[in-house]
Amino acid sequence: MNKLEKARINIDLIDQEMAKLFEKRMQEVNEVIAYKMEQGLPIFDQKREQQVIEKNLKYINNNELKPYYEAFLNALMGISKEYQSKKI
Ligand SMILES: C=C(O[C@@H]1C=C(C(=O)O)C=C[C@H]1O)C(=O)O
Repeated sequence: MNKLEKARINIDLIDQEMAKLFEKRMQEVNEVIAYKMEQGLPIFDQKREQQVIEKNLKYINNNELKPYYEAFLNALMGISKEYQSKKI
């Protein structure tokens, strides 16, 4: 097996774990939107989004990757808000 094949096998395994985590996160987003609907709260919470970014960037050791991880989190939260907006 060459380097490319090995790396792709590892990427597939990582993507598999991330798919499970994505589903788990969205299940919690479901709880959030149910609460927000009950309480009449808006979907977008800028302060919370800032906290999510600050908190999670601390887990990234490689500085080069930080802006990419921030973009990833922003995309993830964008998807979460799109999903929530379909429930209202
Ligand atoms: C899930 C929420 O709704 C929105 C999406 C967020 C997320 O996906 O982490 C964070 C803040 C909100 O803009 C929330 O308020 O916690």
